[in-house]
Amino acid sequence: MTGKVVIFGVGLIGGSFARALKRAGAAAKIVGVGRSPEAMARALELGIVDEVAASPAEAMRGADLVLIAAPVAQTGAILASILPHLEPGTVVTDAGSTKSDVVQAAREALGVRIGQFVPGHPIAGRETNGPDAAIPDLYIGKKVVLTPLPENAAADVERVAAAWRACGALIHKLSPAEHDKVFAAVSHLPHLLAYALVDDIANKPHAKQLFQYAASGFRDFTRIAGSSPEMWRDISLANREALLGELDAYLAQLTGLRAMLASSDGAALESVYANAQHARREWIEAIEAAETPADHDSAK
Ligand SMILES: NC(=O)c1ccc[n+]([C@@H]2O[C@H](COP(=O)([O-])OP(=O)(O)OC[C@H]3O[C@@H](n4cnc5c(N)ncnc54)[C@H](O)[C@@H]3O)[C@@H](O)[C@H]2O)c1
Ligand SMILES: O=C(O)C(=O)C[C@]1(C(=O)O)C=C[C@@H](O)C=C1
Repeated sequence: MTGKVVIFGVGLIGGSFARALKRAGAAAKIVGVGRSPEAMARALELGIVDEVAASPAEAMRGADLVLIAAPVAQTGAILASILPHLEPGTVVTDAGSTKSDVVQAAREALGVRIGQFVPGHPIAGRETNGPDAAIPDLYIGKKVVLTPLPENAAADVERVAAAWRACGALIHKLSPAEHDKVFAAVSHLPHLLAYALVDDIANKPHAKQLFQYAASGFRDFTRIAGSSPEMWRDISLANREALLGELDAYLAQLTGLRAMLASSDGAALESVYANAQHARREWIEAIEAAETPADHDSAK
């Protein structure tokens, strides 16, 4: 049970954290801080937060746990606004999709108080945004990757892990660099590709006709292109180097496929498709087994 929880950015991720903690009875009070007064009024109206703070000073008074759940480029400014009001017993964490940039921004903003910041990232989400998208079940059976810093006290890391466990999540740990390399491949690249495909089709002269006949295959491939452009701009730029590496590898794969197609090499095409089908089936089985609620917290 945590006392006062403060959430900077009460959208899909921060709002779902609040809803999950409330449902578990794991927070005495949840206070929201936001950039958009309309979104904060809506978060209050929906009962996601108990109060909306008028300032970081008001929010941080007596805070036990703080979650930053705003687009990653906002992290430095939010932490700088927190620092003058950061009490010794408060632990601050975040939900950002990238970690090396967040850690760097946190070091710059917090200086010698960096030990109070425990970086994190819930591996769960949707393409919808804002407080109306927040649901209490979002994190059930899903991973939360913590990338603890050498300066973090074990008890502070545990306070963050316990809050996520109360939301139903499973705790994993990686270094920030490992984290960013992994998610460049399996999250950031797929988003870039989905945006690219939809943009490409939308810009064609016969886009209307194409969209008229696009069906479930197109819907599945492009669902994530419905996500927030601001959020994905920030993620793409924050993890630019790793994303460029994955993009180059993917372009090489496309070049290979193009050559197979140009030379009508059906066997080679089928071999790539079969390898992908096999890998995807194995992944689906593994992920379904891993997300079955059970006590299998990999980082206990
Ligand atoms: N959407 C996903 O699938 C997903 C999954 C895991 C992690 N994340 C990460 O979680 C964070 C939040 O994403 P989301 O999907 O909840 O977005 P969201 O748009 O639903 O919510 C973000 C909220 O932050 C607010 N905000 C923006 N700047 C702010 C500031 N300076 N101070 C306070 N509030 C501010 C916005 O007004 C908005 O209400 C991002 O860092 C994102 O990378 C997203
Ligand atoms: O399901 C989605 O819509 C998501 O994009 C979720 C998703 C992802 O799997 O790539 C997106 C960003 C995150 O940081 C974590 C999860």
